[in-house]
Amino acid sequence: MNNAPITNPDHGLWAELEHYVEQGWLRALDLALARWLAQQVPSTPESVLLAAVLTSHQLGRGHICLDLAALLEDPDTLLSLPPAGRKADSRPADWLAGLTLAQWQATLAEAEVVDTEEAGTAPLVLDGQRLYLRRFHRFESQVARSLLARQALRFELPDDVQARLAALFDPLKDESERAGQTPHWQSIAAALAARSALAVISGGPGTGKTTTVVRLLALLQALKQDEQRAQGLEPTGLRIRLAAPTGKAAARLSESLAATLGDIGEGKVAGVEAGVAKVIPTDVSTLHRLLGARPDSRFFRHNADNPLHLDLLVVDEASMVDLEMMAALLAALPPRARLILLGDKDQLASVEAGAVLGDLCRYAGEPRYQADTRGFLFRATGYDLDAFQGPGSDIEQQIVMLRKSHRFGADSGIGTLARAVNAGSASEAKSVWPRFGDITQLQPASVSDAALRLLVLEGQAEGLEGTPKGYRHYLEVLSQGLDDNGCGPEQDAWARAVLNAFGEFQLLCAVREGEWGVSGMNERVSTILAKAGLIQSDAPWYAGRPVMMMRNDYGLGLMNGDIGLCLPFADDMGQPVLRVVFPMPDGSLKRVLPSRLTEVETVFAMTVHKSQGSEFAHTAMVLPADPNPVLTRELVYTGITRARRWFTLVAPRPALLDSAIRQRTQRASGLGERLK
Ligand SMILES: Nc1ncnc2c1ncn2[C@@H]1O[C@H](COP(=O)(O)OP(=O)(O)OP(=O)(O)O)[C@@H](O)[C@H]1O
Repeated sequence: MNNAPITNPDHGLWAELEHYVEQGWLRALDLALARWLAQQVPSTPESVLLAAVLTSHQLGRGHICLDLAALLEDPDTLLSLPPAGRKADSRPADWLAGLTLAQWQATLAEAEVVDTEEAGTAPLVLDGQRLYLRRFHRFESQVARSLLARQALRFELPDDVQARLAALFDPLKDESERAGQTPHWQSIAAALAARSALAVISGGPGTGKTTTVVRLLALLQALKQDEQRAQGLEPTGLRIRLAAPTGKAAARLSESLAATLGDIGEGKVAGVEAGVAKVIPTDVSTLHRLLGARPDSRFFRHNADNPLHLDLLVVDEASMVDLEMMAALLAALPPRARLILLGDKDQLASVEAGAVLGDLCRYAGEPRYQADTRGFLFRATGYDLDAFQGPGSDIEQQIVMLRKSHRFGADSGIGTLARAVNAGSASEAKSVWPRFGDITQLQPASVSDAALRLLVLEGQAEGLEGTPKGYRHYLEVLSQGLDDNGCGPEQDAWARAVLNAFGEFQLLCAVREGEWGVSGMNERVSTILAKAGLIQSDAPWYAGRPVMMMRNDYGLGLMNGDIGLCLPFADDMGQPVLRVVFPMPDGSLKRVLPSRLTEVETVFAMTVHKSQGSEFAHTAMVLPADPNPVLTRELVYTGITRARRWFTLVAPRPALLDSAIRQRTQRASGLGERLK
C-alpha cells in the first residue's frame, strides 16, 4: 500500500477499484467520495482515499464505521470482496499488504480530510481504530449521549410501588415465580421502566412484551393521576404515544393493544382495573409519521427545536430502528419524556446502517445488575437478583430480557427450533424437525420440484400437521366474493377477508437474486398460480397481485414495506376496474389506482429483511443453493420467528442451514463502547 497521493488515476489501485464498481461489487458512490476527497485535497495519501472508499462500502452494508484493526486481520472476509464465488485480479488483502494499523492510523490522523475529534468539519472522523463518515460519527455520539442522559434521569416512586406492581403482575406469575424461586422478568422490566426515563425490554415472539407494557402504562398512569390530583389538577395522566418503524408493525401493535384493552375495559383481565382501558391509547403511528417526515428530505418537522408533545413514548420493533432514525427520534424527544424500547435483540438489525438495539442489549442475556439496581428491584418486586450481579454499565441497569415464550412453549417446534438457532447449535436444530408437527423442511431438487408446487399452492409439505394454507386459499377467497361481472363488492369486508387470507401464508427468501431468491421465486410462484388458473398474470396488473412499496410515497400516505393487494371493483358501468388495497395502521383500507404505484414489487416472495415486523400463520423460508454471506444466524432466526403456526424450510442444500446458524452478523459500531 502506497502512502503517497495517487498520481495516475488510470492505473494501479484506482483502476482496480473502477473494475470493482463496474462489476457492481462496490457502489459508484463509494468511489465518488474518494474522488471528491482527492479533488478537495490533492495531497491526500492513497491509503486515506482507500480507507474512505471502504468506509463508504461498509456503510452501504449496514456498518456505522470501518474497524481498521478488524479489516487488517482479514480484509477480504470483512468486506465480502470480491463477492463469494467471484474472481478478481487483485483483492483487498493485496491492496492493504504491508500496511500496519499504527501506520494507517498515523497517516489518517495527519490527513487534512480526517479529524480525530468530534468538533471539526473534515468529512471523515478517526476515533481510535474506527473510521467514520462525519455524519455517522455525529449520530453515534448523539445517540449515546442522549440514551445515557435519559437513563440517568430517575423518577421518584411511592412507597407502595411493590404493592401496586404485585397487584398488576401477580396474575401473570407461575407458581415458582409467585414463590419467588424464579424471577418474574415482566415485573422486573416494569419496575426498572418505572424508575427511569429509559427502559429497553427485549424478548422473542410471545414473551409478553406488549402485556408488560400495558400493565406498566397502567401503573404509570395511576401514579401520574394521583400526583395530578394531589396538586389539585385534572387527572389527565401522561401524554402517551406509541410508534413502530413500519406500517405493518404499527398495525400489529395497535391490533394487539386494542384486543387487550378491550378485555380490560370489560373487566376480564385480572389485576387491571377496567378504567385503565380509557387512559392507554391504541393508536400506533410509524416513526416517520410521528416525527413529521417531509417529502424528499431526511429532516423531520419534530426535532430538538420543535420537540414532540408527549410525556412517554413506546417504540415497538426497535431492532428495526437504524442509527440515523434513532438519532432523529432522540433529538425530538422532550428531555424529561420517558422512552420505552421494545424489540427482539436477536433479530436482524435495521435495513439501514446500525444495530442500536443489538448494541444496547449486548449483555441482556446475562444481565449484570449493580448492587444499587438489585437493591431497588428487591424493594420494588421482592425478587433477589444476586445471581445476576456484575459490573454492568449504567445503561445495562435499564435493560431487561424477557425469557419465557407464552406462545411457543416446549411443545412448539417453531419455538424449539428458534431457540436452537439462537443458541448457535446446528446439531440441536437438526434434531428438532422430526419431533414436531408445526415445522418441516423441503429439499427440492430444482425450482420445478412438485413438492415446491404443492407448498406454494396448498401450503402442504410432508411432516406438517393441521391445515396450513398456501396461496390458493386467498385467491379462492378473492374469487368467491366476485359478482357475475367479476367485480368485488363495494364494502370493505370482502377486501379485508382477502387480505387476511393472504396473511395466512408467505414465502420468504434469504437473498434477492437468483432462482432461489425473491426475483426467481416471484416468477416461479406466478407461473404455478397461472398454470393452476388462479391468476391471469399476462398483464402487469391482475386480480390477486400482491405488491410491496419499495419507497415511501408521502403523497399517497404509503410507506416503504407496506403491502397491498390488487383487487377488482365495479366502475360506473359495473365493469371491473383494478385497485390496489392497502391496510392502514389505523385499521382503515386505502384504495389506490395501480398506475399511481410506480415503485412497487410483486411480493409472493419477500426478503427476510423486509418481513421484519410481520407475522404469517404459515411462513416458508427459502434458502439459496449457494453459500452467501447474508446467511447468518440472525437471518434464520428472524425468518423462523415470522411464523405464527407453521414453518417450512425450503433448503435445496440443507448444509447451508448449519453454516448459517454458526455465522453471526456483527455490525461495526462504536455505540456499545460509548454506552459503557
Ligand atoms: N406471564 C404470562 N403468563 C401467561 N400468559 C402470558 C403472560 N404474558 C403474556 N402472556 C400471553 O402471551 C401471549 C403473548 O404475549 P404478548 O403479546 O404480550 O407478547 P409479545 O412479546 O408482545 O409478542 P409479539 O411481539 O411477538 O407479538 C398473549 O396471549 C399474552 O396474553
